[in-house]
Amino acid sequence: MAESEKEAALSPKEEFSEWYNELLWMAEIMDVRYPVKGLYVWYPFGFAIRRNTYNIIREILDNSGHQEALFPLLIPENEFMKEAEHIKGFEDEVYWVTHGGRDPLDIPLALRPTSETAIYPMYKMWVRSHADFPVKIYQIVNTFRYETKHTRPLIRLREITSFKEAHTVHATWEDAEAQVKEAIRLYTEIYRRLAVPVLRSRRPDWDKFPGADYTDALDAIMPDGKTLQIGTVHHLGDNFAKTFDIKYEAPDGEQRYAYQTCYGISERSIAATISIHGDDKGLVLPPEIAPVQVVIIPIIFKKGAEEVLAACKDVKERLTKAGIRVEIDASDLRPGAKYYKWEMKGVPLRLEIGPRDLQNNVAVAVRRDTGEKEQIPLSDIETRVSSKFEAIHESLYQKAKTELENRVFDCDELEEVKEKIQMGVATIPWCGKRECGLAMEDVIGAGILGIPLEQKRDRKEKCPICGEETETRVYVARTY
Ligand SMILES: Nc1ncnc2c1ncn2[C@@H]1O[C@H](COS(=O)(=O)NC(=O)[C@@H](N)CS)[C@@H](O)[C@H]1O
Ligand SMILES: [Zn+2]
Repeated sequence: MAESEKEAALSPKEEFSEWYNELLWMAEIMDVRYPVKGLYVWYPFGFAIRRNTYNIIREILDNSGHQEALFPLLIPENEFMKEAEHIKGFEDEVYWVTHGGRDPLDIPLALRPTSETAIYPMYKMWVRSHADFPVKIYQIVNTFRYETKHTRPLIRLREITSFKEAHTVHATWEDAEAQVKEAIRLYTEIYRRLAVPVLRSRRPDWDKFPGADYTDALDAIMPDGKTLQIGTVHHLGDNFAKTFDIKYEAPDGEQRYAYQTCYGISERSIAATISIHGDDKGLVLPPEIAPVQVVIIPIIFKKGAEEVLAACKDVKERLTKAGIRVEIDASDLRPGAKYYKWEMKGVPLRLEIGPRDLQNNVAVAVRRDTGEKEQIPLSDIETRVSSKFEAIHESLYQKAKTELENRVFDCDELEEVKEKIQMGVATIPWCGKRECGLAMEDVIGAGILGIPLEQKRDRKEKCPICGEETETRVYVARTY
């Protein structure tokens, strides 16, 4: 795109939907013009954000005993159709390959919507004894879901391009339960690294993953008050083990069915990060995932231009050696246009260096998140820039955490819930009975999100539908 095209003003963030769509284009993250609904193109800049984000995900999974593998995309119909609940949940969403060239295939092949039915026939062959446990394998692949609801880039795609799915196997239901808790902890850590605070809850039974015993989920509160499900962890019991005959020899020599979990994160992780931290000038990226972490702007006058450019190059070399991703913008754009461009791309730190700064042996550091300016000595630029990154990350997280806490409203009446979910998430007592939950959803016109995993069960309240005493409150929210 020509530079001039991009000077068009970005909508204010209050108009979140327009702001979000324009930003994906103006910051060169995704091109939505691909001629298939629900499929989008990663621009190089967006792809670099994806790479940095998934490096964090890989680091946290690899450092917690997971191994990365890769399974085929195409799943034979007979395997896909084995687990009844799973089929019910996915049959309306799965794409089928029916031909090879002009020849019709004798067995239609599903494009994986998720990979249980590709992986578990292999697990059946791999798992032999309790000594093989825990199996903790994940893959990062594209998956395909024929979503009928409104598709949106990074949020609801038909080709989920960045689907990280982990599939674990254990000896007992309790071991699998412990793995679910570990996965929730790891997901919370991943989002901490993205400076994204999360709500953690157990989905109501009617909203759990097809074929699971239960589903725990992480949700972000988006700027428009709707929640985005940005990670899910499922306890699969021995449901799939029975379907796919995954058995192991127990210490007492018995053959037993295994217990399993699976958990997934997609590019929604990037949607949440962009949406929560961005502002009216564009992206605000946590330093760890920013493709460009520092942009150096030489302040050039006729006099002393060479010295300034030389100094900028020296600073770039030193920062690069320190492992920092840095650019110099020595283009002939006027300074204001440069600031506009790099602020749009969410570069966490701008360094301005002019002749006067050289005399004082300093650079002017400008933070993207707060706009705060500070002179920093060129002598220890590496350490000062790195500590700025930590300050920026911490400030982004604390700001987002306060924002989330201000958007959770404890309500006592259903009418109040209807009003509060326009701004964020409401909590309301619930006896836990299905009919009351569904009745509540009808009255409110929005779904029960889940029962908070950290629930303060310290007082008895009344279910607003049946009046039964309960210690449980439940999250209610409009969702993506
Ligand atoms: N159409 C979609 N576009 C983008 N992300 C999606 C889409 N559908 C689901 N996701 C994300 O993928 C995560 C995992 O999907 S899931 O259906 O809940 N769970 C599974 O598929 C399990 N096999 C665990 S990997 C969800 O929490 C959600 O964040
Ligand atoms: Zn009730």
